[in-house]
Order: sequence, then structure tokens, then C-alpha cells
Amino acid sequence: MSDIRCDCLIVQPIAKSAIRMLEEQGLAVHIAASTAFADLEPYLAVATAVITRNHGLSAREIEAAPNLKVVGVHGTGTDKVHKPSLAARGIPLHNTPGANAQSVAELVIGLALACSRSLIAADNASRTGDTLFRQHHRTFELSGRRLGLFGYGHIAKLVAKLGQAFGMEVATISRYTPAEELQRDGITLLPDLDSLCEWADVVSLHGIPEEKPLIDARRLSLIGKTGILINTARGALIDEEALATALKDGTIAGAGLDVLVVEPITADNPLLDCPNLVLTPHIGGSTDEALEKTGFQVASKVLAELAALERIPATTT
Ligand SMILES: NC(=O)c1ccc[n+]([C@@H]2O[C@H](COP(=O)([O-])OP(=O)(O)OC[C@H]3O[C@@H](n4cnc5c(N)ncnc54)[C@H](O)[C@@H]3O)[C@@H](O)[C@H]2O)c1
Ligand SMILES: O=C(O)[C@H](O)COP(=O)(O)O
Repeated sequence: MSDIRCDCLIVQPIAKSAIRMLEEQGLAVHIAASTAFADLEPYLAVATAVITRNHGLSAREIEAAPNLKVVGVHGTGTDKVHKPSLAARGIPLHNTPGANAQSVAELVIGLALACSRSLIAADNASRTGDTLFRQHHRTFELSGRRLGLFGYGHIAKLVAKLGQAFGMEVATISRYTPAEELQRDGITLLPDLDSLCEWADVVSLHGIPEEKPLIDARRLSLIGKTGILINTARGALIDEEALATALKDGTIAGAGLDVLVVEPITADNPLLDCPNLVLTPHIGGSTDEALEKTGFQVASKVLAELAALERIPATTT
């Protein structure tokens, strides 16, 4: 029999303050050495709660956790958690809507500026003393440009505000937002993704992935040769082969991606040698502020669930 004591397994590190919250309620917390199954398995075997981040939790990992009573996702996206396995055992799943939204929204604007001002190439030109760079490199202002948002949830609403502050016109195709809310926010509602891609100078993705990538070769040509594509949502929203071709042949002007189909990036990813592409390694929700808020929210939800199950005293949460 295992002598490991672990009430709550943290699959990927979260804020120290959140870990303290869990420990102060008497939980034995283990932070996994890595997301490899061999590192998780001994702790999954005994844990009552699991907190994970963008790694998610697979069917195999859930099966390896016979005592599991609650799963917390640090972040919004629960797409990598195998929900049928949890549902079959009646295990609740919590996430942290909105906790990292401001940080992601600020990154969207950062990526848009990096593309519109060619910041990566400009940095290189500065380091190499390329005095001709500013003569030969066309860049443009965001002000007066059109920002098209796919989805209008927590993050997109903040991106809209930041875009408007830059003097951008903003439209969305959210199916679920009441027309009065969009009118109040000064957002134009467009009928579909094709219209959004055609209309916008900067297309930013904030929806949930579907079975097929929504941004394919055809929609990239609708975005057009002066257009910029930003994706901080999920890699699966974009056909990466088609995007690599579009960046290389100038079908679109540039792209900024915080998320990829396979993370971390693999050596055979067609995007690796693309021009006018800014990549960040899924850092949207990794500011100090977002980590504090997200950690607090996920720890609170896991503790509330354990208290409801009488695994810890209710008065302490
Ligand atoms: N890069 C990061 O670190 C990071 C951080 C947070 C969230 N995310 C991702 O960003 C995305 C948005 O997150 P959020 O917190 O704003 O989520 P949210 O649930 O608040 O918003 C998602 C919005 O997308 C809309 N939507 C979904 N499918 C749609 C469709 N087919 N057509 C139109 N609208 C659609 C929903 O109605 C909702 O308004 C998610 O995919 C999430 O996983 C990434
Ligand atoms: O869906 C999310 O919120 C993001 O993927 C961020 O997740 P993280 O906690 O791994 O940064």
C-alpha cells in the first residue's frame, strides 16, 4: 500500500497564495514534477482533488484516480479535460471564468501592435544597425482600423474596450449576446465569420474550437493581404498549414499566436519559418495579477466542493 499522502494534486504550478489556501484548510498538496503520467500516477492514486491548467486531465489520468471527488481547471478552457469520464462518476468540474481575461486582452493588443509595427523585425533591425529598415518596412496605426472579434465573452469584451480606446471600430459575430448589449458597447453585429474576416483589418479569435478549424485557406484570403490574425483562444481554431502558406505568400499581412494545435511547438510545425508571425508560449493568463486571481478562484471552488462533500469542515472555507 502507498504511503503517499496527497489530498490535492496540482498538475501544473499555480500561485503560492492559492496553495497556501488549500494547505490552511488541512489539505496535503502535491505539485507534480511534470505532466508525465509517471509523475502524476502515484498522486492520482490517492488524491481527492485535482487542479490542472492547460494540460487538462485525460481519461487515463481520471481512471488512475479512484478517490477523485472534484476537478478544478485553473483557467477558462476545459477542452482538454475528458468530461465523459468525470460525468460517468458524477465528479464536478470547475473553471475560473474571467479571472485571466484582462491579461489575455492586453496580450491581444500587444500581439496586434507587434504585427502592425513589425516589432520582432524592428528589434532585429535595431540590434543589427539596419538603418534602411524604416525606409523599406511598411507599418500602420491601429487607430481607424477595424477590429473583428470571433466570440464576445469575458476576454473579447475587454479587447473591444482596449481596441476602442485605440480608436478602432469593433464588430463581432457572437450568437449569444443580446443586441441591446452590443449596441450599448458600441459593437457592430455581423452575420457570420466570412463577413467578419472580410470586414476586419485585425481578426481576433475568442470562441471555442469546433470539429474543423474555422480559419482555413478560404477565410485567410477573406482576411486579405493587409489583414492581421490574432489567436489567444485555442490552436485548433486555425488550420496551421494554411496559415503558414498564407504568411509566406502574403495572403495575409501577419499573425500573432499565443496558442497552437500542439503545445509546446514541435520541430515540424510549418509556422516555425514564417515571416510576420509573432508567437508566445500560451502566456495569456500568466501575469502576476491573473495568476493570483485564477489561483484564488480555483482554490476557492475546490475547497467549497470538498466542504459540501464534508471532506473538510464547511466553516473553514
Ligand atoms: N491564451 C490563454 O492563456 C487563454 C486564457 C484564457 C482563455 N483562453 C481561451 O480564450 C477563449 C475565450 O475565453 P473567455 O474567457 O473569453 O471565454 P468565455 O466563455 O467568456 O467566452 C467565449 C465566447 O465565445 C462565444 N462562442 C463560442 N463559440 C462560438 C461560435 N461558434 N460563434 C460565435 N461565438 C462563439 C461564446 O458565446 C462566448 O461568448 C477560450 O477558447 C479560452 O479557452 C485562452
Ligand atoms: O483557458 C485558459 O484560461 C487558458 O488556457 C489559460 O490557462 P493556464 O491556467 O494554463 O494559463
